[in-house]
Amino acid sequence: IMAVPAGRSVVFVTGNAKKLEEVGIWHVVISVSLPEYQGEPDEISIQKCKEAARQIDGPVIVEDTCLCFRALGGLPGPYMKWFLDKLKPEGLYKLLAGFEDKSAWALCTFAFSAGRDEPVQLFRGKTEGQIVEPRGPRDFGWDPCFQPDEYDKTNSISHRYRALAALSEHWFCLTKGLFKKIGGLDFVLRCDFNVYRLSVKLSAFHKPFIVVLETYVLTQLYSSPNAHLEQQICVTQKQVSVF
Ligand SMILES: O=c1[nH]c(=O)c2ncn([C@@H]3O[C@H](COP(=O)(O)OP(=O)(O)OP(=O)(O)O)[C@@H](O)[C@H]3O)c2[nH]1
Ligand SMILES: [Mg+2]
Repeated sequence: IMAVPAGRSVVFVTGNAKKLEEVGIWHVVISVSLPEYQGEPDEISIQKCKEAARQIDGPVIVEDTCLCFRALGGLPGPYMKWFLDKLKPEGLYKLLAGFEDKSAWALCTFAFSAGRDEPVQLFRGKTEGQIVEPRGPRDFGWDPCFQPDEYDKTNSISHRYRALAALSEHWFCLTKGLFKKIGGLDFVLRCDFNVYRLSVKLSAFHKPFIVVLETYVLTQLYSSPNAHLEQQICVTQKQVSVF
């Protein structure tokens, strides 16, 4: 069981706004530029998480995403960011021109650490698919050239969704729908989530959401699943800022 020191919030550390949008962990983000490490995906996630915990000096979650081409033995994998930057989705597609096997898998790894020098726990999600000629919207990385083998409009097949599902067995995360409902990324970035110190005037619609969210997240995040409800409410009544 992952333990978080009482009164500390877990920070999702990423420099990627699209990830945040998809994840919808709302008590979030510090946009820190984390190093792009080398090695196997697990090693990279562990190093990244340790560095984030060192910088934040507290509990953190990071995420690292790989897109792995089977014909290339799993490359570009964790180095996809640079390949994408230089080749764009068109170039990624052409990379496989000499190979019959166009299959690929997206691998998403969330890594959690309770703080500096604490162990790192990994949660993985994988989606199999094919590298295809780029199509569709261009707003998120390599999506235009990756076609998942399964189709499901609820997005439950996504590598990130699956990794989050693994994470959610231990932690509560806001669903994407609810995240959008409270105003999405734009809203999150303007709030410090202590409802009494919000920098924006909350509408009657938002206010109960924030209070509920505060209760909900704190109860789920700061206690083990078996913990007593009274304990959980106690955390909420202290109105710990979740940022
Ligand atoms: O089409 C996409 N659908 C996705 O679901 C997805 N997830 C990540 N990416 C891209 O793949 C590279 C991963 O690198 P990455 O994990 O190091 O991320 P990052 O450096 O952008 O952020 P972070 O490391 O600060 O969290 C980066 O180029 C991301 O933009 C995706 N592209
Ligand atoms: Mg990165």
